[in-house]
This record gives sequence, C-alpha cells and structure tokens, in this order.
Amino acid sequence: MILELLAEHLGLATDFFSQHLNAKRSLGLRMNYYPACPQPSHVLGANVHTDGSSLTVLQQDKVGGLQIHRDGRWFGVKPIHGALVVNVGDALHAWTNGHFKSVLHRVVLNKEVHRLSLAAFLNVDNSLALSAPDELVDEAHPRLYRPFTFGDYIQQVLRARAEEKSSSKSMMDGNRILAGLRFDPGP
Ligand SMILES: O=C(O)CCC(=O)C(=O)O
Ligand SMILES: [Fe+2]
Repeated sequence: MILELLAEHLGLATDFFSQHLNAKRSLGLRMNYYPACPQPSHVLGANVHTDGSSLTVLQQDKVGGLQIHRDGRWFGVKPIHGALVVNVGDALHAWTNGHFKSVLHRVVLNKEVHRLSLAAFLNVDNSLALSAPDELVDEAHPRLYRPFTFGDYIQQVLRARAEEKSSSKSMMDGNRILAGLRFDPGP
C-alpha cells in the first residue's frame, strides 16, 4: 500500500514497485533491545547507518532515542502513540534515482530506562535489477547509478564492512556504499 502510494506520487504505474516485490519478497524482522546506559554520551545503541531495504517499518516504544541525520544535524524521531515510523532504504533510493532518499539514522541511549523497538524490513530479492525507470531521469535528475542488482549492492556492503574492519571508521552509510555503483558517463 505505501509502495503503491509512493509509485503514484512519482507518476509511475501504481504497481511499479509492488509487482516486483510481490513476486519475490522477503520480510526481515529485528527486535532491538537497548539497555539503560550509565554513560550514554560514550556509546550508541545503534551505530550510524542506512537500511538496505526498500522500506523499513518501525514500531518504537515511548522512550525515544532514534535520530535521523538531515542538513548536517541529528533530529530525534519523537515517539507518537499508535504511529509507525517508515524509513526509505538504499534499495528504494537507487530504484527511484534518489527521488526518495535513504535516511541515515542512529539510536542514542539514556541513563534511566531501557528501550525496545521492532523493525520490519521489506527486502528485495538479490536478483532484482534496481534500474530507475526512464520517467525518473531527466536533465535535472541525471541517472545516478549503473544498472545493478540487489545482489551487487550486497557485495558493496560486504566490501564496505571489510574496509571498516581495517580502519577506525564504522558507518554503514548508503551513500558511501552506493558510490561504488554510480553511473560513470565516461569522458
Ligand atoms: O531502534 C530503532 O529505533 C532503529 C533500529 C534500526 O535502525 C534498525 O534496526 O535498522
Ligand atoms: Fe536502521
């Protein structure tokens, strides 16, 4: 349903995303438990990252701690009773030629109480080609990425992880991961 509204918003066929995801989809579920922490400024509950999914739907409790990065600053995502948080992941970012941006996020801890969240990742199949449709490419929005499958993206993630292990940097940033798949228009 959300994917159908997003497709309509972009002027694409309503089932543009959902037809592929209905054929071969997988739903990943993760329960996150963040203990109270005596020194919350020294550690993060979840490190800075983007999700690889198309969309992530998150249920958080009332404690708070999720933050998104925008315009060089971190903003808290205030828990609203009965509301779900919907995040765009790297797969949808690439598939829409960056019209929808995957959001860099992290979780901070607090001294007093633990926090729980449940994340549902709408993942795409490794064989899915994430080429943006021509409708989303024009002079103002040149094609960002060469044609690639989600499996190619996973290879880039593994490469980035291996690099992280050998350096002090630790950040699963979709922009950095997708940089390896950027379109090179040539000389
Ligand atoms: O716990 C949260 O609010 C976010 C969790 C998250 O980013 C994730 O599981 O990918
Ligand atoms: Fe996440």
